[in-house]
Amino acid sequence: MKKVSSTRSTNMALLNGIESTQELLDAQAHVWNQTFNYINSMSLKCAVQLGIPDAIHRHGAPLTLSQLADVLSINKTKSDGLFRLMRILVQSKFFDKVKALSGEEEAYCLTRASRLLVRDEPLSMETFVVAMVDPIFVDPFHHVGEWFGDDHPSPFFTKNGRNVWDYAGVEQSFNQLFNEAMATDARLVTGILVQECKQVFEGLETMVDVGGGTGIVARGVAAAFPGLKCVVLDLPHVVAGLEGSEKLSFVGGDMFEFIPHANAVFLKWILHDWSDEECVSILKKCKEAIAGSNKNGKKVIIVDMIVGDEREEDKTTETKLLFDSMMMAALTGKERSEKEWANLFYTSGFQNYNITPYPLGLRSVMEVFP
Ligand SMILES: C[S@@+](CC[C@H](N)C(=O)[O-])C[C@H]1O[C@@H](n2cnc3c(N)ncnc32)[C@H](O)[C@@H]1O
Ligand SMILES: O=c1cc(-c2ccc(O)cc2)oc2c(O)c(O)ccc12
Repeated sequence: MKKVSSTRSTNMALLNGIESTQELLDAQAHVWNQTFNYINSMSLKCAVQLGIPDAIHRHGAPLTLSQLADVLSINKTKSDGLFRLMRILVQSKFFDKVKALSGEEEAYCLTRASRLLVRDEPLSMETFVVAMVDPIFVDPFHHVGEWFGDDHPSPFFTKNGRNVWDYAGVEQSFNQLFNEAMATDARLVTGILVQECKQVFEGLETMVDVGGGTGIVARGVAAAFPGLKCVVLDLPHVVAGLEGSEKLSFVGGDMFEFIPHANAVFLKWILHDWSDEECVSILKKCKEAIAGSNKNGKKVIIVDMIVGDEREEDKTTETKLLFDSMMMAALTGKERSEKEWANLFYTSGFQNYNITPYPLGLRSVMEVFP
């Protein structure tokens, strides 16, 4: 940023703790940046709504602004708006600007991030973005301040009068958006999990994926390990109508009540949804579920984030803290440090654990043994 010429101003009334005009203006710019950060999310929403990643992908080569306006059927009077939308999305690294194949004109191409937003790609995150920027998901964040003064368990509850899972049970559109969003992550992660974490599943004959949603991970793991059969336990409204197979079955139920018996229990993106007390209840039920197993594999497998690694990059820490704030706004959960995870395991009666750090980007795989 261009610096003002004088670094110290003696006759201007500056704020307490702000020593120079430069510091004052930097602070103002920081407030602007953070206040308007939601415009990045909304610009991304707009790009997905307009189908910009699909249009560039279908074209098979960089698209100039006028080509893009044509294929999107943009109102001709809005082409300057399209230029400005693309400019901010280039800045946030969703598109790159290159020379068009046909000549000197500049054209837009996909980046790695926007390749993940092409609708029909097998690992597309398009439905995740569509769900997470929908007002139904965003609204609870407008109620965080109010929640600090009330006695509801979460801002989501303050806004909707129910928790996420009860709300999903009565609002079919929310249930569908949520499950589809989770399925995009399950699709992306399953291949990596079975390739990079083979040792975690090898030797298991039965595994129950607790809160396993629509069964994408369990189906993939069962397919990758021939001797393994999987059960998905999830709430009745999630598994209603889902078809199992010889290697995969669905059970509608409540993990706080009963978890089917198996060699191992798998919990992906479950425990971070819940408070420490709730996690201990779930883990005790997991321990009962594996108690009868005589196999070596007798364990609970957890896929979740671990916070507090001081060596990680700022952006990684920031993303983990965004998830932590999301868990606070939406549910009763949190993202935990290794010490907090270990406390949960020992309090629930487990003896030891093993962590495979970061095989899944920001998430680790933890194996917990009775
Ligand atoms: C954040 S999603 C994770 C889904 C899946 N494990 C994944 O990572 O893609 C949490 C899941 O827990 C399920 N769930 C919530 N409460 C539950 C309960 N009491 N018993 C069983 N499943 C529950 C939800 O329906 C949802 O599918
Ligand atoms: O990616 C998510 C998003 C949510 C979420 C966000 C906003 C709401 O109003 C409700 C839910 O919840 C998640 C979740 O529970 C989880 O375990 C993983 C990811 C997400």
